[in-house]
Amino acid sequence: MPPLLHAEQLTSIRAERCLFAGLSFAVSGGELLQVVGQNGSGKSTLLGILAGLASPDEGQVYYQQQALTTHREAFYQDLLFLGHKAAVKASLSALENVALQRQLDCGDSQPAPTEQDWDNLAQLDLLGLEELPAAQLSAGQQRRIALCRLWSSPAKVWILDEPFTALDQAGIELLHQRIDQHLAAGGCVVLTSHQPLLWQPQNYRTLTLQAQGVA
Ligand SMILES: Nc1ncnc2c1ncn2[C@@H]1O[C@H](COP(=O)(O)OP(=O)(O)OP(=O)(O)O)[C@@H](O)[C@H]1O
Repeated sequence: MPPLLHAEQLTSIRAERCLFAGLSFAVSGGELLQVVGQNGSGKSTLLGILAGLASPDEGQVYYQQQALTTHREAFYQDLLFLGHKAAVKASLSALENVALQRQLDCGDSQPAPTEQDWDNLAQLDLLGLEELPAAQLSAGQQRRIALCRLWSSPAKVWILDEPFTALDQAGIELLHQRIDQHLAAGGCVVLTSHQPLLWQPQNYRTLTLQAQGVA
């Protein structure tokens, strides 16, 4: 089966330091790739490039065999990118945030909360907190709001930067289960995590970034 996402000969240079060079890999449906490496090794930079948010100095990323540079729109339809900070609007309530995420991710024009939004809040154990502004919630609760996207988005490709940050054990378990479901449904996941994964997805690989030195 052809990969969903693949990278060819990626090079990234930041502040005259080569983070990675000639990096090639592929991720197929059903696969999870964990990018590992020391602080500053370039994991977030790589995820940003894979998500089309930044350009590599050399090389190219392909989605379903098509270069992102020419097929960005099709890719964005199928991409869910979660950055390392919980992307929630501080002034909106948990419920409003989840409704907004649904509109953005699903192209859904219904601004009022739906049954699905309530279900997602329930999945993430946020019921009872739905009316509070996100700014008044803890880091882990805000992360749970951001993660609600994984329960509503139809995206095939998930790119997740440190998704386990701030989660308690129960939150980590929930995320494991949701990732397993996504992989079983033929989606793929690229994530970073400083900790080894505490479960073994069926098709799981790691990619280690190592310091390359001055460019
Ligand atoms: N916009 C930028 N301009 C210049 N240098 C940058 C920029 N973004 C990142 N860097 C540098 O690139 C290097 C890699 O950063 P990156 O955030 O990708 O690392 P990381 O592996 O994700 O680190 P961590 O494990 O700490 O999250 C760092 O040395 C950082 O200072």
